[in-house]
Amino acid sequence: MTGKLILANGASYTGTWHGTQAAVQGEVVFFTGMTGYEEVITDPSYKGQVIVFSYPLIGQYGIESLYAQSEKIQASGIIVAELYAGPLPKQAISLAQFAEAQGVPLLSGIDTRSVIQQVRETGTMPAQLLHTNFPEQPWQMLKTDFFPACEAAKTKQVGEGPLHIGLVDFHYKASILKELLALGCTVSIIPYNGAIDLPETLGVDGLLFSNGPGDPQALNSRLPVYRSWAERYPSFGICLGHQVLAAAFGAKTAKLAYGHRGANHPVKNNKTGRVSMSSQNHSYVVEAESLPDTPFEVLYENVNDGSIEGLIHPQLPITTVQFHPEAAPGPADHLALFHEFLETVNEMKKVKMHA
Ligand SMILES: NC(=O)CC[C@H](N)C(=O)O
Repeated sequence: MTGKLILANGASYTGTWHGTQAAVQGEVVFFTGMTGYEEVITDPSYKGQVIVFSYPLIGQYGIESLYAQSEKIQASGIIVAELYAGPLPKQAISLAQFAEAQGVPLLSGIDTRSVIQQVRETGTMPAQLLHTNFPEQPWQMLKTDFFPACEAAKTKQVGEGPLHIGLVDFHYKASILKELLALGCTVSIIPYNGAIDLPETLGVDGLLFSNGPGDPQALNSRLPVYRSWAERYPSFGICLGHQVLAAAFGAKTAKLAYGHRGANHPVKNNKTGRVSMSSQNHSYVVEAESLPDTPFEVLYENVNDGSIEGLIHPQLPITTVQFHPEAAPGPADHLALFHEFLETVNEMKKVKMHA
């Protein structure tokens, strides 16, 4: 079975179609990590996107559902150069079987280097994936506003530990929750549209603003609430969480031409001068020109393009990162940020108790 990938700039590719016959549209983006495909396709921040894997062979260890970041494949389509067809661990199913079971088209045998060149030249753009039985479709507007459509979880409490963290849910990756639980926290999931006094009602000690899909500006009407939460609780923002916290204090966000998606993006910590590798998956950034309108200082910057990778509030206990300290997939170089956040939460809790 064959199928086509058609980009909005007119480029077209034919490959082998895997899965349900369909015609889907999405925003074409590329991921440059060598591995970690299970985490990537199930990461809720990829909702609505067609992911092109730059590594030439994908699927080498199948899917064992060990690394899933959510309950299902979130991407609209998957594009690979060569799909691995060899033996797999006993418990695993193949990537093609996984995609088929979830009704997500996978196209293999595509010249992914050429597709990525197109995306680098034109920028992220709409794309169609068409099974050979489907004609080209009318182009639809790309969806970037996933709120309130995102099925963010309802309030629930998990884990049991001395520190109680509110995980503000913009559709968080499973690894963020896993990390908080591994560090012995009680975690309450706070819906992104939760009431202003919800952190008090739940009795949390600190807030972690999660990753999430789409344009952070879709959350503009909620910014006063996020600001008020961050002014009252030690806060840590990851990716979309970083963007909305920056915006809540007056920053502007903008869209990069083709985003950062991969497992080896170097970031520099401006305090220590240390450069380390980070896992990334984002299209939007906090605009440096808008930072003087906020109290924030730049904590991390991207070594490749100088974009803002993290912020710190000089007075309040608020730290944010554009990259993914929970990795999944990618280097664990920044896991210490979770420890630092929890230390801050612990300190603030002691201060409150003695006040
Ligand atoms: N991983 C994320 O949280 C992504 C944030 C936002 N949707 C972006 O693309 O920039």
